[in-house]
Amino acid sequence: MCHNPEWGGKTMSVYLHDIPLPEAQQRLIQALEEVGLESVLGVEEIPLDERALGRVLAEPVWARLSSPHYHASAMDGFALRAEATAGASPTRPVILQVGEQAVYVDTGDPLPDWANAVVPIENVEALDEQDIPAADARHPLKIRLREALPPWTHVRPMGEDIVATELVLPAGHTLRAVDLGAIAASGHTHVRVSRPPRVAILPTGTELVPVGQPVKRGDIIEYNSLVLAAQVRSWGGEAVRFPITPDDFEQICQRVQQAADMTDLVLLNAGSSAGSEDFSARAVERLGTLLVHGVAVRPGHPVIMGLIRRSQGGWTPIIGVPGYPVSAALTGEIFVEPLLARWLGRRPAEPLEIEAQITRKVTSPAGDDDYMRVVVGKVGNRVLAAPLSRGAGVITSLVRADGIVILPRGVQGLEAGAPVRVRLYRSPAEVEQTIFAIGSHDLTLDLLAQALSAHQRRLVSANVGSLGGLVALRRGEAHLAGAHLLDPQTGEFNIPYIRQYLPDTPVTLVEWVGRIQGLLVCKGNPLNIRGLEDLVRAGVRFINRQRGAGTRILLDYHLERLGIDPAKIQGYDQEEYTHLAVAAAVASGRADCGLGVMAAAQALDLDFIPLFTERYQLVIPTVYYESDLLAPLRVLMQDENFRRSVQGLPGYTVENMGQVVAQLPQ
Ligand SMILES: Nc1nc2c(c(=O)[nH]1)N[C@H]1C(S)=C(S)[C@@H](COP(=O)(O)OP(=O)(O)OC[C@H]3O[C@@H](n4cnc5c(N)ncnc54)[C@H](O)[C@@H]3O)O[C@H]1N2
Ligand code: MOO
Repeated sequence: MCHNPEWGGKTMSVYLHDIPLPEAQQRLIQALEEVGLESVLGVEEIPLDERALGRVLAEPVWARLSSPHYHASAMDGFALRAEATAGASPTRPVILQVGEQAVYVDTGDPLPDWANAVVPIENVEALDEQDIPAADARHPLKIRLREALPPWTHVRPMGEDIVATELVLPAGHTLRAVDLGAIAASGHTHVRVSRPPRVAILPTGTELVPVGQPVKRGDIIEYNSLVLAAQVRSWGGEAVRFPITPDDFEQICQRVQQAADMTDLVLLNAGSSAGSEDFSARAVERLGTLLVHGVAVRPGHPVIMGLIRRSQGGWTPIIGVPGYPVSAALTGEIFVEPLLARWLGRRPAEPLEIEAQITRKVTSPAGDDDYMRVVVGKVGNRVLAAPLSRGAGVITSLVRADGIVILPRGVQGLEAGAPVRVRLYRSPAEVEQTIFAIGSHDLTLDLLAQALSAHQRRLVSANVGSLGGLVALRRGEAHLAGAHLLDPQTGEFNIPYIRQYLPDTPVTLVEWVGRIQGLLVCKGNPLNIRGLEDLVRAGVRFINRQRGAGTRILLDYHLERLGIDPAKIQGYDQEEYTHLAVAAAVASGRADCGLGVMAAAQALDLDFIPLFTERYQLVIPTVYYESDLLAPLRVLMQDENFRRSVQGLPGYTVENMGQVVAQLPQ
């Protein structure tokens, strides 16, 4: 319980007690109303130049001038009275005297008071004495017309664009480039806009190091302040980034007070939950009033909201932003953006929403609004949303996200195929141009994504393993799947599995890359490991991949061919789930070797002993293989530059890239 006699004498229970999002937002708004901070913070007049872009009009713009503010010629030609051309036709032309009945005008020139139409210069015959063609087409003595003109032909009448006194733009409008033109045309030199809120961003945490400094184990590169500052700027505020404050209660209090005294809003990052060094809520309590600690949203649930008493009098709101990067960025979207919108007098951001189907079963904490990051694509007639990593520390889940699906409180999960609404971060047109690749991920797909972007295609890939990819194709949830499934009976890749999993779907199997698998060993290969035969040597500790992994199947296949008994391999039963985890086990000295791809060896500075080349192929339903959407893929597979760039990645071969291996079922 906290009690602040100076702030309305209210008492509320706030410690890490999740309250619903609308209630949390309401508490903040109500507190802001009580201290007079619920609307536009101030108005300033700025010159009308390109720096006005993105600013929010504090007042409506009324036209001072009409535009055009006189009747203007819309063409280079001759101003005249339309009535003087009455009856003109190809056989009965009309001749007008220049000076009296017609005057040359350029586009934009005012019309003489007596004129009410313009004939373009190319539609007249310019004449001199004896009706011979004039030497100077703009200054003839007479003009001959063979067509009658209705009044106001090729004239931009006064006020065609803007009529003096009319509303050009309403208050609350965010200025775009074209708006600046209209405001200038309507006779203004300055605009009155809302003052941008100043937002202090305070990263805290002893483990944090600034961008650019070397990191050792346990250090975290501080970047939330970068994300929050950029968000603030994109929403129309001014960000003031403070240096990192260590987890020290007194220092945090000092910084918060300093920030509150000089800005309109303080974002205090991290230290929001229940850890031994989580001081944010206590700091708010000491320096002001704690309104909320814990909101029923995930990620972001330990959010703090409060008011800090300024040294000079008055209050500054504070938001305690959770430290996990995804939580921090979403807290920005959920709490900071609407507050800045209110202070700027504009409407809060309204993301475009589309209906989609979720590709797999998901569970969700029952008590919270769950913000799930998804990639979105259209496969056949269905718009699909594939969930990305749920980890609050996985910033790339937001980078890759095409949108957010909110699973509301009370919903404990969704079955695969359930309808959802996606708040889009992208345009629907981009969704239409998306190639959905679900299956085994490979580094080369990142190169493909890069190359496809030059062809107005976006490749979105979700890693669910090779078999998972075939299942996704069976359900009609992907345009293609990368697969490297070795059949131990035949030594053949993928085909037997496609027959089994996709018996009824016409599929084109296309060669993609040859991927070199080998043994990852310590730098310098101290145990002199040369091949699988060495795995049974005394003192060699192996680290394996999990059962079902393509790499594991490959290992077992070759062990059997060589007649090596897995039971004799020390560590055969020790399993890791990724290439990188195997590499980490070797790098840390927990094992002496493991089977994996060369890139994993490189990532952790290990040596690599190449052993086998596995076929990594693309399984593509034939309707998609032949589709316009995938046309750029077909082109790229034959493109020498692209092949060269793939070949440039260590551990790959590309000789047969693009070759159709099989059309199934045969
Ligand atoms: N016992 C409990 N532990 C945690 C709870 C809980 O309720 N009970 N909540 C979890 C949730 S949910 C979240 S979210 C986090 C919130 O953490 P804090 O706000 O206390 O932040 P830290 O623990 O200091 O940091 C979390 C994580 O994020 C990294 N971080 C922090 N600041 C930055 C920055 N500026 N740039 C980049 N990364 C940053 C930090 O190093 C940590 O790895 O608490 C859970 N725990
Ligand atoms: O709610 Mo935490 O904010 O899961 O990430």
